[in-house]
Amino acid sequence: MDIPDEPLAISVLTGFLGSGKTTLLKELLQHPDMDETAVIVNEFGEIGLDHLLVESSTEDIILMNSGCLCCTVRGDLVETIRKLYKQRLMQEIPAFKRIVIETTGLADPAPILQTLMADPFLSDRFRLDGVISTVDAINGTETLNNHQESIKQAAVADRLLLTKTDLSEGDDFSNLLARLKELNPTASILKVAKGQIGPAQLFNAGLYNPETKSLDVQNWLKAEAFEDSHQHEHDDGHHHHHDHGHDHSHDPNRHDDKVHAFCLTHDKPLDWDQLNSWVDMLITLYGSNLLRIKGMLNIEGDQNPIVIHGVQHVFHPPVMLEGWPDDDRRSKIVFIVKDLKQEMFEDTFKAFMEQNEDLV
Ligand SMILES: Nc1nc2c(ncn2[C@@H]2O[C@H](COP(=O)(O)OP(=O)(O)OP(=O)(O)O)[C@@H](O)[C@H]2O)c(=O)[nH]1
Repeated sequence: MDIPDEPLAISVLTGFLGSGKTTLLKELLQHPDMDETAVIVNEFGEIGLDHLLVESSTEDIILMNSGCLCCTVRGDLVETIRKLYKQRLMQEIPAFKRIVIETTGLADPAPILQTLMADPFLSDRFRLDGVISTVDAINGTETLNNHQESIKQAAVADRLLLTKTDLSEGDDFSNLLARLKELNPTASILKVAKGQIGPAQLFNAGLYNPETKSLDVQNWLKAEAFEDSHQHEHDDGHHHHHDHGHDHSHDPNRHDDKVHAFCLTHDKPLDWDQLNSWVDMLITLYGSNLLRIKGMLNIEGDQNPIVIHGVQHVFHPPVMLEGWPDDDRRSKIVFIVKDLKQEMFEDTFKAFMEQNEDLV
């Protein structure tokens, strides 16, 4: 048996219909660094990978010329991953180190992420490395205007790939970029033409990467993306009240007016139980509107930071890093939410954290 000595990475590749997922995957699979990857393609995908096929296929698993495995989900995604894991264990298939799941263009990625994080078998053996979303540089704006799913796909991403940049230029493009940055300030935005991008730029988005330790968490959290507005609120004297409802939108039909990203920071170490009660309350009352939560926390009594990570109702088991990535010891929690106001988070956070102070 070949038992992996560390959790295997899972990356989710999402993006609206025709936004270039298959093109990207086809190019990626030519890359030698993809040889330890298993790709799972959603059953509704019209991916034609046959021409990449070299070796024989056993049942629905195909070994491709890059050395990468590919299979199609016929039933349950979790079952498919378990099966791949067991076959890897029994050395029936190559010892892959990463799984890439390509979702259908119409999929809401949140339930997929939830499923991956909630399943005890998977959460012990795999780590969710990151979500890669493709956004079409030409049709992106229209898609975001008309399809709520595409907003979610962009909002939960760790890497946003602006595809078809060979066909698009000028204003449309910069407006789309600005919109994506607003929707999801923590994601890296990468421009791609015809699927040309190296695996190194896409993977190890880092919920927790054992190889590079905490460095990736810093990138992943990117609290500094919010720092400007945060400083602004407190430093400009007259402390004007921000309307987090994005008053600069002009089109009343914009779905992304409902989606907001913000970062809460806290200077003092947090009480773990109080924090948990707060998060439990948020999940119970607002679970389905919590598109994504990522945090690096300074917990009372712990020297090292604790990383938390959630999608809607489900939280990944907290992970303790081996050290702080820099001198900043503040707790930071990034929220990407739908139809919820930042004030509610600030107010309830304060209320929960102050809960027991009277008793001391
Ligand atoms: N010029 C150009 N065309 C692209 C690029 N990326 C994708 N395309 C084309 O756009 C069309 C859709 O691309 P796909 O890769 O099939 O998109 P997809 O996201 O897999 O689509 P679904 O499977 O329907 O969700 C195809 O005709 C591609 O050739 C690009 O960067 N430049």
